[in-house]
Amino acid sequence: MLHVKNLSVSYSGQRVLSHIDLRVARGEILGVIGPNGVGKSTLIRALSASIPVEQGTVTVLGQDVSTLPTDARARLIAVVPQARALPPAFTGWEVVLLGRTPHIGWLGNLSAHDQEIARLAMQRTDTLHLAKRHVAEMSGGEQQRLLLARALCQSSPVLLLDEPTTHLDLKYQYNLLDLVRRLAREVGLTILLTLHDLNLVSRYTDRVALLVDGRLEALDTPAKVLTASLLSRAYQIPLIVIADRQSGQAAILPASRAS
Ligand SMILES: Nc1ncnc2c1ncn2[C@@H]1O[C@H](COP(=O)(O)OP(=O)(O)OP(=O)(O)O)[C@@H](O)[C@H]1O
Repeated sequence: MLHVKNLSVSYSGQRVLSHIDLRVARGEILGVIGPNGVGKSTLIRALSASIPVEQGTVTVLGQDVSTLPTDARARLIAVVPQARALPPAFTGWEVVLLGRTPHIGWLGNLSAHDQEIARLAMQRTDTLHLAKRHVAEMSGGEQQRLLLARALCQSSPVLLLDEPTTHLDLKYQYNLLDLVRRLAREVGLTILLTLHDLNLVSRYTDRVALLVDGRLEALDTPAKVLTASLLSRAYQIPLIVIADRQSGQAAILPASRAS
C-alpha cells in the first residue's frame, strides 16, 4: 500500500533523513519512534509531499505521490499533524467538513453524502458535541480529536498521525489508539504514526521503525525493536524492558541508578 524507497530529506543542505526504505501494508499500523529532532515529523511531511524530498520515492497504491495534484494526493493520504493550526473562528462541523475538500467539484457543493461522511467521522471520534462549538473555545484534546475526524472525513486509504496523543488525557489516549486500531483492522486503513510513549507503541503497533541520526536503525515487530539494548543506545539513557509473557506487551522504564 505505502511504499517508501531510498528517501532522503534535507533542510537548507542539512541532511535530516537518509536512505529510508519501508513498506506499510493495508490494515497495518507502523509506529515511528526515535529521539527528539531525529526526523519523525519530517518523515510524515515528506510522505505527504508537503516538503520536497532530496531523493527517493513515496508511492501509494503504486502512484508516486510527488507527481499527483494536491486533491488527488489528499484522496490517498490523510494527515493528522502535530501542531494545532485550526482556524479559531471555525466551528467543529466546519473543520471536519474541510476533510471533504479533495472530493468536491470546483463548484464546491457539499452533497448529503459528504455531510453523512462528516457526521460519521465525528461520531467515530466522539466529537459530535463539538459540531457547533468554535475552535477557539476548545481544549487541546478536543482539537486533537477534531483533527482526526477531519482526516477520517477525507476517506483516504493511508492515514499519517504525528504524535496524536500529545494533548490527550489517559482515557482519550487509549480511546484514540483503540479507534486507530479499529480503523486498521475493520476499515483496512494503512496507518503510520509517530509516538513518544513507547508503552503505547508496544501496545498498539504491528511493527516499529526506530530512527537514529536520520537513519532507519531498526524496522521490525515491537518485541524485536523495543529491546533494552536498542532503546538505551538510541535514547542514550539506560532503560529496562519488562515484557508481559502472555500479551507480549512491553513496559519500558529507566534503569534504576546505582547508589
Ligand atoms: N522547516 C525546517 N527548517 C529547517 N530545519 C528543520 C525544519 N523542520 C525541522 N527541522 C530540523 O530537522 C530535524 C528533524 O526535525 P523533526 O521535527 O522532523 O524531528 P522529530 O523527530 O519529529 O522531533 P520531535 O520528537 O522533537 O518532535 C531537527 O533538527 C529540526 O530542527
